[in-house]
Amino acid sequence: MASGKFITFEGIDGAGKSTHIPFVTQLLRDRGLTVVATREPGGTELGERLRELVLHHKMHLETEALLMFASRREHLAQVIEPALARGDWVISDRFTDATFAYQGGGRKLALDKLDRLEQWVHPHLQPDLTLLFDVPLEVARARLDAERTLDKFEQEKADFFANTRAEYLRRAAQFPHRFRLIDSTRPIAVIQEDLRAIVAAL
Ligand SMILES: Nc1ncnc2c1ncn2[C@@H]1O[C@H](COP(=O)(O)OP(=O)(O)OP(=O)(O)O)[C@@H](O)[C@H]1O
Ligand SMILES: Cc1cn([C@H]2C[C@H](O)[C@@H](COP(=O)(O)O)O2)c(=O)[nH]c1=O
Repeated sequence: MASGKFITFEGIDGAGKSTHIPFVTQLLRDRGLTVVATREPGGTELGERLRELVLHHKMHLETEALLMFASRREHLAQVIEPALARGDWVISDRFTDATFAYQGGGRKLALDKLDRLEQWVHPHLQPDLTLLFDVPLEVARARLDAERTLDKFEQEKADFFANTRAEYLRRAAQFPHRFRLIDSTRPIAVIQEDLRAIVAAL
């Protein structure tokens, strides 16, 4: 059986991930591949309930990180691992890099604690490809403000997003074999050409 791949979309809020997920999903489906598109936190019934809690309720910062990994554990067991075992492709709007960026970079939790949680929850699985949509904070903020009511993370200050973005970029440099940095300040059609080339190279 052909083996599926695991692709994750990352970036600070408003960077443009969700805009491009349907496009990449369709590119893969046009090639005859079965694609499961999902998201974190969420992706399962329990995960969506945890999402509601972490996005809208104040809590201890370590509780927040633990809930992200709790949602992920369920997501892996119910959605991601079975799909990959079937040979399907999985596209996830965020995964563990988001915990390092937001809880590690933004919230300043110790990265070695997050490393230990990652080792516990998915010691052997990493994305095959991580698309990091990168924009300056002001661009992301302007896009969000135009859009809708902001959740707990989206209401954070510029400092939080500067640290979150910096941690994403640090991880992209640390894991160059799976990260592709997408300059998301460009027009959507131009970004889609990049994505087309990246998918073709897979
Ligand atoms: N390259 C772009 N140029 C101009 N506007 C864009 C671009 N990419 C996305 N947008 C717009 O920016 C807004 C935020 O985009 P999107 O929802 O894709 O971001 P996101 O990274 O998924 O954010 P979040 O993580 O908060 O869901 C949308 O209104 C979208 O249409
Ligand atoms: C997986 C994950 C997510 N977050 C944050 C990042 C976003 O602000 C929200 C998810 O909302 P989205 O707009 O649908 O991407 O949750 C986080 O802080 N840590 C994580 O591990």
